[in-house]
Amino acid sequence: MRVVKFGGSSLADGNQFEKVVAIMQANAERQVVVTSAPGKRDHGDTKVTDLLITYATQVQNRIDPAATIAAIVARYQEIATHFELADTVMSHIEAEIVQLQHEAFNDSAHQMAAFKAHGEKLNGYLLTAVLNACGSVATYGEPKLIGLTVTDDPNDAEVLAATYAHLNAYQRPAGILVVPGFYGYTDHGAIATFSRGGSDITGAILARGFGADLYENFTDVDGVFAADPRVVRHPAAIEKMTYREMRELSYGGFGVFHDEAILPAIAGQIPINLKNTNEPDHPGTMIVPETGFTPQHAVTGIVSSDHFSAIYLHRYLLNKEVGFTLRLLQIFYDHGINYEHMPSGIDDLTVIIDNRQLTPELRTTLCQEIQEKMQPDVLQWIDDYAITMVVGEGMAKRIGLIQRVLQPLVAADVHVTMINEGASQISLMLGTSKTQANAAVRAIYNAFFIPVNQQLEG
Ligand SMILES: Nc1ncnc2c1ncn2[C@@H]1O[C@H](COP(=O)(O)OP(=O)(O)O)[C@@H](O)[C@H]1O
Ligand SMILES: N[C@@H](CC(=O)OP(=O)(O)O)C(=O)O
Repeated sequence: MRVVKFGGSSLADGNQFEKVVAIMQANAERQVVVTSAPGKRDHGDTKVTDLLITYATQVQNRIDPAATIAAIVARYQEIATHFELADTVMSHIEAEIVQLQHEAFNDSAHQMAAFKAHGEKLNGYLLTAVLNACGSVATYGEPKLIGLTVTDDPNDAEVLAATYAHLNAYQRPAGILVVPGFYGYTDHGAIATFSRGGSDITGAILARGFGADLYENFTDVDGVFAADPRVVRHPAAIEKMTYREMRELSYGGFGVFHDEAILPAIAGQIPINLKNTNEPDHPGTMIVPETGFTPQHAVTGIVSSDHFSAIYLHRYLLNKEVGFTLRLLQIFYDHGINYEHMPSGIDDLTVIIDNRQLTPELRTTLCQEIQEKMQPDVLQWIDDYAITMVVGEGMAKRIGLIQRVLQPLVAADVHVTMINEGASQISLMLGTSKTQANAAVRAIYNAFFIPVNQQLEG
């Protein structure tokens, strides 16, 4: 059997819902479906999740949310009208949306999580009604009922191991089980969501928990491309890649699949097929275990992201000082900040952190504490920092590969401030300024994917 997840763009309106129904009905193996909230219908549109965030913020700040509520209800109404569903379906959805503002929550973070989760919850309820109206037998499976339990981090939860025992014990009803993505319940019964894009994680958890043969993840592109299509025009499609390649590339910024969604798939050794809702016959990309995988190319994908800061410290004889790194990292730990990478030299150390964890005040405090406690000769906080990652199973032990990566960067005038190879055998990390990150991706992409004669033609 297969677990199928549809992204927000695949569930954005009535027309997209029709494609989803056709895909679900095309293969009886598709027995569990995970919904996202309605996503963008076109470039300028707003995702329902973002409308719900606005709604929660308005309630928290005592601003009248009537217009936002109307905008959210309209999104579901358009789909219900498209399928001529009974009025009771929309009255249930509307009542839940309106009621949210009157619910009591432990704190604002849990309140935000509960508001956000309703995007997928109500879309799951709606898809169940649509599937039944279209002749399928579908049942709505609330995450609480099926036992999807998560940690008490309201907006960045992680699945608890107990979930797998619950899913194993759960008797799936005949037909299609519809489960809303993106959230689960804490041990205290509160809603907590995964981080943004987290419906991919729900799909992977259910695929593992129900022992699926395949996890199909439907989105709005023909699979995973070797580079972000918003950075490289018409990038090459990847037919097959390994779990760890996908993990590195999605960590690096490929927004097409959540980086944490790989982990349940790895644990269950379940292959993932990333496919296009708008082109369901296209084979898409298979994401498979490393065992038995033969790489076809040296490089599988190139990605960059620019949400990093680098903190550079220099002090002579750093190499002899016992416990320097420990004390430095303790400062980050005390503030609940984790570090991403830490390239080091003899007397130098750079700590790279994800700056989405920071506020301006926290940044100032960290700087002061590092200066006071570590007494470096030089302390530089570099905000203008991006990391480009070149990833491929075929990169390990390939002689001359670094040269092939760096040469086009020199030719494109990209200044590389950090190189980190070593630990991961399948990826190479390069630090650049933010403005040069896309140029770096394009230069490396051209060198590995475009024949030389075409590069010259432009
Ligand atoms: N390497 C890549 N391959 C394919 N798509 C990518 C890649 N990097 C970024 N994307 C973007 O990811 C988008 C799909 O992810 P997302 O918007 O989360 O879809 P969904 O709404 O289906 O969850 C694509 O439209 C594409 O713009
Ligand atoms: N709706 C949530 C969760 C999600 O996974 O959405 P999507 O499948 O559209 O990326 C979000 O926008 O973050």
